[in-house]
Amino acid sequence: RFILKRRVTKNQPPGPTGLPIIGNLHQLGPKPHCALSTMAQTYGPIMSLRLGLVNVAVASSPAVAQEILQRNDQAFANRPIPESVAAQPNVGDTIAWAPADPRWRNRRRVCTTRIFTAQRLDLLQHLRHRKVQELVHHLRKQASKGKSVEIGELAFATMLNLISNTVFSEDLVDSEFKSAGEFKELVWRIMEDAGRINLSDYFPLLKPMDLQGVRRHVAVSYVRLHKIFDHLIRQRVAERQSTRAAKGDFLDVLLDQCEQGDPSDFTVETIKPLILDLFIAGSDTSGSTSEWAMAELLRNPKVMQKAREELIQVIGSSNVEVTESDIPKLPYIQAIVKETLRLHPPVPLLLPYVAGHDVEVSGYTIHKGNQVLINAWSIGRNPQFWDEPLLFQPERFLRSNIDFKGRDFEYLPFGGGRRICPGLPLANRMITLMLAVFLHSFEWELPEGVTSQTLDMSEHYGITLKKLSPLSAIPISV
Ligand code: HEM
Repeated sequence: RFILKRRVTKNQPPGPTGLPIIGNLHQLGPKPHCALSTMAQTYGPIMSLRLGLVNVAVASSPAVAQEILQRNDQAFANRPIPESVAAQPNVGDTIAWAPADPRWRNRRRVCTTRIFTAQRLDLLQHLRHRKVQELVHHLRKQASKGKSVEIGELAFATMLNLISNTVFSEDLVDSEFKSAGEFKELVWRIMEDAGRINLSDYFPLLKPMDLQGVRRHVAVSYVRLHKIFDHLIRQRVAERQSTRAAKGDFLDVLLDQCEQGDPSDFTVETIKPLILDLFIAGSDTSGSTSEWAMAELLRNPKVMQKAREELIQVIGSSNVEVTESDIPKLPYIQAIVKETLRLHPPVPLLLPYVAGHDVEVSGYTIHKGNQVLINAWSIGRNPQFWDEPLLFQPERFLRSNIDFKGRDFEYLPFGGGRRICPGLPLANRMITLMLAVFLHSFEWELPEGVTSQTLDMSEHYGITLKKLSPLSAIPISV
């Protein structure tokens, strides 16, 4: 025991002293990204915490993030699986949580080459325009009644339907967006539970008891979503058997793999977690980025005005449709998306990593089995790396070449290294297009009683970060 203890604590990064048994668990609070950011001011850019029986190293500077994501990305290629995530069937067949083995590489490759390459994305441009036009149609109806809308919910539903059309060639959310709230709740439950401080994750002996009921709580979402996907997949398998006609969507790609590929890689059962991953990882993150962007614009009317001027100058009047091919000509809109992701990275601590063997980072040892978090939220707000970091100033991205592709370690909203977000190109295109259309087709007002100064910008932490009070705003057709 003594030898084990010495080995674990030897040359570990500095960190706050913990309490017996629970260690530092009580210090994380409801917003761990903020608590860890404050602690890093005392303990430095790499610090260690003990959460129950688990040692966790936290990186809070670009240099340390680079050591983890670039220099040692092989050692940190795997993730610990929280109990709430393990509650889903066949978690080993996801992309986000599976170990970085050849099966994971194969699944990731199929997604990347069949959905996310520039060529594939270009081919499906019409789909994104159709989904965005449906959103505009809905907004115009609300505008004609002078009604306010919940921007995050609509952006979420639009993204969900886009992913659903890419995979299944059909919508999940109805055209009136009535079921948007229900789906948002289902996905948010998964995100919130994955970010919850769950004792089962830090004291493995407690797992079977599920003391906080997290497994039971989250299972509701998994069961419901699996049932929906089950139905769609079975229907398609039957169609393919009877008509032999293919739709050519991502489900057909996966079913082709089931028929022709290695059966240990793809079966009708094991493609479900992969599909679920795309829906979960893509919808909430993109919806909440659109919501934060609009909230920042409503708080900063001068930025909103400048963005609208760019759109009028490049596209012309609101009768002309904005298309994806216009985006390269809209640097200010692109800068707004980047600035939003700097201040409000939807996955503030990225997804956790686990050390595959002992690794030297910044002169300290991260021991095999220790977990690693990268506080992207904190790095993006650190005055050492950003001028006036708390101000929303898209101009900073016009003056620099900093990008979110995982090479600039002071800016990591999509993570980096071998597990960087594969959905980045789709998210970027879709969020920028939605924002451009919001601003080109409508002027926006806050509901009575709320002003740009009083707009609540509080955050709610899950494994993703959402706006605590949903943004409600009134569209006015122009
Ligand atoms: C604003 C939108 C998005 C943000 C900010 C975002 C951010 C992230 C981050 C930080 C990670 C973890 C990266 C790491 O560990 O280094 C991740 C992983 C992932 N994202 Fe995204 N994401 C977004 C949209 C999407 C979309 C649209 C999809 C797909 C439709 C997607 C699919 C995934 C998947 C499958 C993973 C797991 C990758 C792996 O572990 O190999 N994401 N995302």
